[in-house]
Amino acid sequence: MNLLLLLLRRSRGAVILAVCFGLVTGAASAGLIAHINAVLASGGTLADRGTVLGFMALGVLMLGARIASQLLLTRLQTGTTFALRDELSQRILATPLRRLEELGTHRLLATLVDDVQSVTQGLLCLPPLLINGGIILGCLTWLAVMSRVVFFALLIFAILGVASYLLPTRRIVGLLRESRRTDDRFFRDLRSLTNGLKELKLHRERRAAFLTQELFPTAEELKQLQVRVSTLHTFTTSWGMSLFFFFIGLLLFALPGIAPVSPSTLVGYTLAVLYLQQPLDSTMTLLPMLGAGTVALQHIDALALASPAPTEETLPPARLTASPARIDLVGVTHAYRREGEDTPFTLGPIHLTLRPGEVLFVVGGNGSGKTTLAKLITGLYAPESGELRVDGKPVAEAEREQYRQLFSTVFSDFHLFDTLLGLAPGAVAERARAYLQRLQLDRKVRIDASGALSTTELSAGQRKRLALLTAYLEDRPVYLFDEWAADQDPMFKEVFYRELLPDLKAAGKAVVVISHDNRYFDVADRLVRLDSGAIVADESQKRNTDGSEPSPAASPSAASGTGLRL
Ligand SMILES: Nc1ncnc2c1ncn2[C@@H]1O[C@H](COP(=O)(O)OP(=O)(O)OP(=O)(O)O)[C@@H](O)[C@H]1O
Repeated sequence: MNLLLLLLRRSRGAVILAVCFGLVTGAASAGLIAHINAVLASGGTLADRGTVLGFMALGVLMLGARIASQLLLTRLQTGTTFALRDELSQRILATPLRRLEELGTHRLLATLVDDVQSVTQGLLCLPPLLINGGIILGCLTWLAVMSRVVFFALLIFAILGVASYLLPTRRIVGLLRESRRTDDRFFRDLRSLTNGLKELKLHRERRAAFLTQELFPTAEELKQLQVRVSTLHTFTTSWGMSLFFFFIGLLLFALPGIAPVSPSTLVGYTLAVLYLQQPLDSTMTLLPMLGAGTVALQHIDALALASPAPTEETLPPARLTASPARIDLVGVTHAYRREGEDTPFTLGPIHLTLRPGEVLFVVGGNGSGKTTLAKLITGLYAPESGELRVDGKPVAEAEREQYRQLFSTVFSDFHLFDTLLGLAPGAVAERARAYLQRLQLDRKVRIDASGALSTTELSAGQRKRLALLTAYLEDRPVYLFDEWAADQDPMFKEVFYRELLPDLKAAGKAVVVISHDNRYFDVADRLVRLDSGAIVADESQKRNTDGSEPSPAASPSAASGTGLRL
């Protein structure tokens, strides 16, 4: 998509009106030149009242049309830039998680920061470019009317001139593309810098290697590319400007020897060509910015982000029940395919059922696929094969967004927002206070009337407790915790496994817990063990009728050696 199309998509009427005003500006400019030329050619005898009034009227028309065109396009440009940033954020949120993971946060950030800025600058070039275009067109029309022969000579010269200008300009656009690719690497290095502060500070050799082998070379490469772009641009514009004088030289010294040209035509042409110098100079300066904007727009397209998520009004009528009696994963699979890897990690086919009031533990070694399974259960990954069913009905693609709303989660790489977003603060205030007390955070964190947390600068364990509080307040039918208790102290592990999970179960929630805490596996109603992406054991924890723990022998898996009870 190009920049003009982007503007047109936003407001066709305003763009057309602005182009019309641009053309009027051009016509008025040509009229002014014609007036000046006529007065000069008459030796001053034409400077009567009518000519003066005409000159003033054309001046006012040019000024008015220019301001109108510029204002219209500038407003449109500002609106489009902000709309583009909003739309990009929405598109990122609508894009499947797996695609975003493949792109990497550094590329998304580079797009949100750099591409949007380049598009903004490119759009900023459009108003003056369109006005310049109007002026150039107006002057050329007047020149064609004044003398066909000279105009023909000008046309040939202009074609050669534009061709000699466009050739290096193509190279400039190529360099801009290369620079944009390097920019992605630069953002990746910047992310390593900010995320790896501790590791870089603590290890001098690593820090030196990071700076000299990664950050600085990428920055240097970027700098070199930018220097080459600006050098080429300087040569190109200077060459373009010298062409004017070349043409005026030809006009004054060569043309009269080839074809009969009147002195007034020569004066008129010289005047017009000198007048055209300013808009053409500004056009040549703006074109590389337009090129950079177009490259940025192509880069945004290449990310293949999804269309913005459907709004509530456009969503299909809710078919999924808000409190399902069961959720089934029927033969679902997911594979991570990476370039140069012959055997991708594949999870599944997984057959699993979640039921209200049941606590399901997912256990297994590192890399066995627990988090991947969690992403499939919660609908963050679409199954590559198999299907998800809610109360026996398959979840269609269009229902996946609704399906995800069934879950409250705390993933191990959760993000803690500093406000209770999406939860009516007034309605949850009482419960929030109670949970803060229960999670022993009431002395650390306060929640104000707008739902803003007084701080999120807490220990890792405390932050996780705050994330748990948010999940509790969401009050959804299914809860999923990915190694929630991993950095809690023993007392809070006890509270989590022995009090909080049973509470959720008693409240009729389906609870999925990814855990390495084998001391608490008895809390599970069912325990699923993963190994290398496959379920190798799926057992109900049989409780004795008096509620006491089952003996290891009671568990078939223990007997068979799969070691559910460990
Ligand atoms: N975003 C990803 N891209 C490519 N491969 C991935 C990605 N995430 C995980 N994997 C691979 O998938 C496999 C399973 O990872 P997963 O995170 O599901 O395991 P896990 O059981 O949760 O491990 P852990 O106990 O260490 O958290 C691993 O081999 C890992 O390398």
